[in-house]
Amino acid sequence: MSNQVMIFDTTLRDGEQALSASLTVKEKLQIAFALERLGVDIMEVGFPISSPGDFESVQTIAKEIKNSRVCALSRALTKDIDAAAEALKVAEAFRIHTFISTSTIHVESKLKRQFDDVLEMAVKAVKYARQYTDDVEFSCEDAGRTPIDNLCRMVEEAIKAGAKTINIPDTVGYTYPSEFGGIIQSLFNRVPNIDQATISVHCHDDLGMSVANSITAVEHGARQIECTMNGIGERAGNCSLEEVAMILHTRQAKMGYQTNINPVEIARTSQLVSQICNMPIQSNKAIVGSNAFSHSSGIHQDGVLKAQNTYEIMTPESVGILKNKLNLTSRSGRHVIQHRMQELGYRETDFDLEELYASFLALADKKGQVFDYDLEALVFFNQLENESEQEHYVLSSINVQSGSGVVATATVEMEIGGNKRVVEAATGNGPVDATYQCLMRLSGLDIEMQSYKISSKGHGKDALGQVDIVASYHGQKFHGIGLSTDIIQSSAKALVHVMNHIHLAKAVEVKKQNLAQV
Ligand SMILES: CC(=O)SCCNC(=O)CCNC(=O)[C@H](O)C(C)(C)COP(=O)(O)OP(=O)(O)OC[C@H]1O[C@@H](n2cnc3c(N)ncnc32)[C@H](O)[C@@H]1OP(=O)(O)O
Ligand SMILES: CC(C)C(=O)C(=O)O
Ligand SMILES: [Mg+2]
Repeated sequence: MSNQVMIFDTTLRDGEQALSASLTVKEKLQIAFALERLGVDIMEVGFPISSPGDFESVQTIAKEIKNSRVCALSRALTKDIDAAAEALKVAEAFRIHTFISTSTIHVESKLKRQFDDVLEMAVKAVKYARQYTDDVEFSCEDAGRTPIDNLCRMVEEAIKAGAKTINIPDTVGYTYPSEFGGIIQSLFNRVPNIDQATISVHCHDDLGMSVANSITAVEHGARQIECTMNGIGERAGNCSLEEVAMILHTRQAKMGYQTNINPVEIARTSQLVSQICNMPIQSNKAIVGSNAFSHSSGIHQDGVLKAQNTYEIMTPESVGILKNKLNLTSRSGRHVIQHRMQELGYRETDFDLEELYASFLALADKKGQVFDYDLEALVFFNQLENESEQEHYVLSSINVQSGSGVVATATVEMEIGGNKRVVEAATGNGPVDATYQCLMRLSGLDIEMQSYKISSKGHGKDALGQVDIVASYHGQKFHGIGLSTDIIQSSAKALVHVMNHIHLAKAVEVKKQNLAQV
C-alpha cells in the first residue's frame, strides 16, 4: 500500500455549512485558488442541488481549477446526482460524492427506512453516478455509530457498484482514536473487495478528537483525509487541514507518510479563509493561531535564543509565518531583554541590564505586554511614573454628530504638553473618521492607520468596546488601546494612546542621537 495520503478539502462544502452567511461565487473562487496553491488533491466545493447560488459556485470553480480535482456532494438521489454532474461537467475530470446514513439512529429516525432499503439506495446512487464519471466517492454517513456488520456490508456493496473511494465519516465526532482505528481495521479485515477502493475518513470535532481519529485511521490503512482549513465545519467543526498536514509532515521520518500539501502556503490560506468566512482563529490554535509561534516565558525565550528547536518542533517559516515572536512580559528574563536591545541596535555598554530589567518588570506587571518603543523609553526615561502624569496629549472632550443623511462631524478638545488647550472640528466618513481627522490635525503628526479592530468586552448592551489600532509613524509601528462604553471614545483613546507613544519615541530618538555622538 502506498504511503501517499490524499488531502480532500471540504472547506467550501462542510466548512461553508457552518457559516452565518453563505459565500458568494467570487469569495468561493478566491478560496478555491488558495486551496489549489496549497496543493489539496481534491476540493469539495458545494452541494449543487441545494441552491442556484451553490450550483453556480461549483460550476465556476470546476471551470477555473486545474491542479486539484473538483468534487460536489449529492444525496443518494438521482436528481442530486444530476445536479452535481451538470455543475461539474465543465471540468476536465471531476468527482461525484454521494452519501447516505448507515447508523441505526439515522436510518430509522431520520430517513424513516430499514437498513436494506438504504443499502439499495446507495448501490443505485453509486451506479447512477458512475454514468457520469469513473471517480465516484461514497460516504456512509454516521459510520462512527453504525453497527460494524452493516458498515462492512454497505462498504462491500458500494465498491461492487463502482465507488472508487469509500468515506467513513465520524459525522457527530463521537468516537475516540482506538475505537475509530478499530473500525477502519475491521473494514480492512472483513470487506473482501476493500483493496479496490481508497478508504477515506471524515471526522468531526465534537469531542476534540477529529485530528487524532484521522491520524489513527491513516495508521490503520486510510489514505484520504477529509478536512477543512482552520477546522471550520458543522458544529465544533471538521478535522483541521493544517494540523493533519503538519503532523504527517513534521513526523514524516517516524510515520513515513507523504501528502502533496505545500506547507509554506498554510498561513496565507488560513488567513484568507478566516477573513472571507468571518471566522476568527483562536490565538492558541495549533499551527495557525497568532500565538502558535510565540514564546512568552523567560526560560523558553532563553532556550529558543540558544537553539530554536528547544521549543519549536517546526519553524514558523515552514508554514509561511515570517518569524517567531518573543513576547516581552513579566514572565520574560534577562536574556530576551538583552537580545531585543541588540536587535534594536544598542550596544551592551549603552544600558545597564540589571537596571533596565528591574524597570522592565515593573512596567510589564502594570501593562502586560511591553513593546519595543516601551523598552527604548525605559532606557532613557523612567517611564514607571504614573502614565497619566506624563501623558503629552490628554483628551478633554469629544462631541460628534452623525446619522443617516448627515455628514459626520466631530469637535475634539485636548490638552497638549500640560498647558496648551486646543480645539478642532472636522467632518469625516463616519464619526470615528471625523474624530480621527481632528486628532491628527491637533497633533500635527503624520500618522498612518494600519489596522483598526473593535471587540466587545463583556456581554449585553452595556459591554465595553475595546478598540485596538496599529498605526505607523515614519516607518515605526505603534499599538494603541482604548476602552469605553462609548465606541467613539474608545476609538479616540486608542489614537491618543498611539500619539503619546510617538511623542515618547521622538524623545527617545533625540537621546539616541546624542548617545551616538558620544
Ligand atoms: C453530514 C452532512 O454534512 S450532510 C450534508 C448537509 N448539507 C446540506 O444539507 C446542504 C444544504 N441542504 C439543502 O439545501 C436542503 O436540505 C436540500 C436541498 C438538500 C433538501 O431540501 P428539502 O428537499 O427541502 O429537504 P430537507 O432538507 O428538509 O430534508 C432532507 C430530506 O432529505 C432526506 N435525506 C437526507 N439525507 C439523504 C441522503 N443521503 N439520501 C437521500 N435522502 C436523504 C431526508 O430524509 C429528508 O427527506 P424527506 O423530505 O423525505 O423527509
Ligand atoms: C456528507 C458527509 C461526508 C459528512 O459531511 C459527514 O458525515 O459529516
Ligand atoms: Mg461532515
